[in-house]
Amino acid sequence: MTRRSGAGPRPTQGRPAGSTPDQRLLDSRGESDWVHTDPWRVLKIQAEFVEGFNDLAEVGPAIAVFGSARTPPDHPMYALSEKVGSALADAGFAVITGGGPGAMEAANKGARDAGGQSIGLGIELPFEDQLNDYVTFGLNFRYFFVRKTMFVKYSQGYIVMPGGLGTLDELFEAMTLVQTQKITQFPIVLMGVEHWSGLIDWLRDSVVADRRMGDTDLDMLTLTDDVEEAVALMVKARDQ
Ligand SMILES: C/C(=C\CNc1ncnc2c1ncn2[C@@H]1O[C@H](COP(=O)(O)O)[C@@H](O)[C@H]1O)CO
Repeated sequence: MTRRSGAGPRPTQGRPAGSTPDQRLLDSRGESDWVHTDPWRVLKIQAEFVEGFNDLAEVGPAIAVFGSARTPPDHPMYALSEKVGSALADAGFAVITGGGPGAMEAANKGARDAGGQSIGLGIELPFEDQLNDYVTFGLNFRYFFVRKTMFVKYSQGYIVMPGGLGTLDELFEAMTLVQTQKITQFPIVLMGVEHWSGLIDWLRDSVVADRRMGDTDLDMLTLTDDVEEAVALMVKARDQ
């Protein structure tokens, strides 16, 4: 795992081009060399947990903001995400994102420009290496599952901007953890009514209707376009 305070590229030396440790760990078709080193990888994974816990332990109340890496800076959702980051900082929260471009960058920008803590938990990807320029404290993880633990452990709630697979993964993981009571008092806000309505309708009309989810499971979600409402919910949960 690499760490940085302030902006700039993260080092990429010492790893084969076009692959990451996470990818090699999970790819059972890899060369046998990698298979034989799996037990040793456990130590690297352990180190990543230890470093993450150590570096994030002192972070105060924080909210994670997720959203598409592909939201361009001139998109209304970029502006909304920036507003979310700014309002969270004004309310005294640190903002944690995936440290990437798009909606993550916007939330980091909003938080940093408002004088708040702007944290990026990046992931080493074969095609993307850099934390965005608005991260004031950043960690870069090798392993997705270690990084996901950090989001859950060090944030008090999630605000989810429109996104794709990565965002949906983060959203559904949190929903599963709330449903199974692994995390409690954990507000989840979906920003962007137009983007999320279709998914909510399908969950209610198919998944809940077919009894594959509980009647009240969707109550854990708040759907809104209103930044103040989203942040007020986070403040209420913090004050409780
Ligand atoms: C695809 C591109 C860049 C990818 N870079 C990322 N950096 C950091 N975190 C990322 C990145 N891509 C996905 N994530 C995580 O998933 C969520 C966004 O995924 P989506 O599929 O775009 O919705 C995000 O919250 C991150 O945690 C191109 O530049």
